[in-house]
Amino acid sequence: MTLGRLNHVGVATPSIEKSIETYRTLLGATVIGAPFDLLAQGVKVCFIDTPNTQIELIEPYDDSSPIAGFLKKNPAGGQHHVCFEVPDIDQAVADLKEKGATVLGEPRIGAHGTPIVFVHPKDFGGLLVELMETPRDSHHAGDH
Ligand SMILES: CC[C@@H](C(=O)O)C(=O)SCCNC(=O)CCNC(=O)[C@H](O)C(C)(C)COP(=O)(O)OP(=O)(O)OC[C@H]1O[C@@H](n2cnc3c(N)ncnc32)[C@H](O)[C@@H]1OP(=O)(O)O
Ligand SMILES: [Co+2]
Repeated sequence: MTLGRLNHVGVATPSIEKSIETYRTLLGATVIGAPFDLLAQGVKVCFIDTPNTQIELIEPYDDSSPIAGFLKKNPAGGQHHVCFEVPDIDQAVADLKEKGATVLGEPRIGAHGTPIVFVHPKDFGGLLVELMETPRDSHHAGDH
């Protein structure tokens, strides 16, 4: 397992549009593009930019969304997951399973177009961890 950069912090919200307005008004934040549906993950999604990472706003697409239960427990929304990049998702999954972690399902394509997978919060003291394979054309501030 090679742990990469923090790609994003996932924030569940009952309304992406209202959350965007809040980030714009209170923080002067830059919103990347427009919200879009990601049916494979059961969410609507939109990214807020920051110099060193992104905030991923996620709203349930419908009642079968994996975040529907979280929003029932937290109706105003809240921090939902953190996402770290890894160079090879299959290798990361194999490594985690060997170490006894509970990997949730198989890798699927995420919002950045590369495979993602989740590790159960019970393995990280109550924090839901997402791993995403680093995009091949990825360039970041500080890269050389
Ligand atoms: C935008 C696309 C993509 C990307 O490219 O970045 C995404 O990020 S999609 C994000 C949404 N998708 C997912 O979260 C998929 C993985 N999640 C799951 O499989 C489930 O949400 C879950 C983590 C297994 C929880 O299932 P759920 O049915 O909602 O809840 P339970 O009642 O079974 O919860 C068990 C236990 O876990 C606690 N919990 C639930 N969600 C979280 C969370 N986000 N962070 C921390 N803890 C969480 C829940 O409170 C229960 O705790 P106990 O009551 O103590 O058992
Ligand atoms: Co995410």
